[in-house]
This record gives sequence, C-alpha cells and structure tokens, in this order.
Amino acid sequence: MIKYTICFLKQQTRFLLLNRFHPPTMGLWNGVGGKLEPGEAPLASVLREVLEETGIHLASAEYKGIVSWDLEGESTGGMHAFIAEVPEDVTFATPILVDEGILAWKELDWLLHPDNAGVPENVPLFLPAMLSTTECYQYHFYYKNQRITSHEMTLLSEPITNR
Ligand SMILES: Nc1nc2c([nH]c(=O)n2[C@H]2C[C@H](O)[C@@H](COP(=O)(O)OP(=O)(O)OP(=O)(O)O)O2)c(=O)[nH]1
Repeated sequence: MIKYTICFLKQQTRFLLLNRFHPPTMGLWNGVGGKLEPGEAPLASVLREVLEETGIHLASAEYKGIVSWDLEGESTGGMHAFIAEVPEDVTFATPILVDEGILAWKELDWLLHPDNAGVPENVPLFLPAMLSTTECYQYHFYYKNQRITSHEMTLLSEPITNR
C-alpha cells in the first residue's frame, strides 16, 4: 500500500529541500511531501503538501513513479514521487523555518555528492534516474539494519497518478 507522496521542487539545477524535524528521514534533507488522505489522488495530495509545507501554489507536478521499501524481508511502504519545476519568476528566499523543518535550496551536485551523509540514502539512487527519463518506474529498495542492501527499478506500464 502506497501511503505517501514526495515532490522534488526544482529551479534549474537547484532543489528546494526540507531538513526534517521529525521521522521518517529526521534530520535529513528530503523532498517535500506527506501522507495521502483517505480517497485523495496522489497528484492532489502532493500539490496540497507542497502548498502546506512551502506556501508554493503549483499548477501541476510531473509523476515519476513509486519509491518503495522492503525492511528485513517485509514490504512496508512506499511513496508516489513527483518532480516540479518552480517557475523562474517565483522568488523563494531560503533558508526558512517552517513547521516541519528548514527549507533551503540545494544544488543537485551537493545532493548527489557521494560524501553527503545529509540526504536519505535512497535519494541519490532514484533521483538521477527520475531526472533522466519521462517513463515512470517503481524504484524498490531492500534494507537490512537500516541500510540499503540492494535496489531494483521496474517500468510501470500504467502510471497511476490520478487514482
Ligand atoms: N527519501 C525518502 N523519503 C521517505 C522515506 N520514507 C518516507 O516516509 N519518506 C517521505 C515520504 C513523505 O514525503 C515523508 C513523510 O511524511 P510525513 O510523515 O511527514 O507526512 P505528513 O506531513 O502527512 O505527516 P503528519 O505530520 O501529518 O504526521 O517522508 C524514505 O525512505 N526515503
């Protein structure tokens, strides 16, 4: 069951990330998102979460598929993932403190740097693929002792953005 959404908001090469005050991914720089409400479509959910957490009113976001995880052999959850371009004329000054954490623009190179321990371990493994394809995949991660041991990506033949 996919319970969450996540959106990577970008403006050219930089991304608006949230350093989260609370679990999951507490203390790490992650995309913006949250839990789907009952009956809510993934796109509506992610647009709502972006508005609530950043104040940015997006007209739309591009569906990129599902990120899911398997902890110690049990499939425990996942999130519908989106990428959205913030128009150039939208000025969003950071860092800024919000209820959920600290928002700041971070360069893609910083986000993907192999020495960067400040982003969720799975982000550098799925985000480059999402940025380089228009196809939607399920990115599935296997964890043991809270570390990724392997991952796989499978093409989604019927993306489910509006269900
Ligand atoms: N990169 C990454 N993000 C994750 C993982 N697990 C996980 O839940 N997330 C994301 C999905 C959501 O965007 C976010 C968790 O949402 P949340 O619990 O804060 O949801 P919410 O704002 O609706 O929560 P609440 O305050 O109402 O309880 O973290 C993960 O393993 N990697």
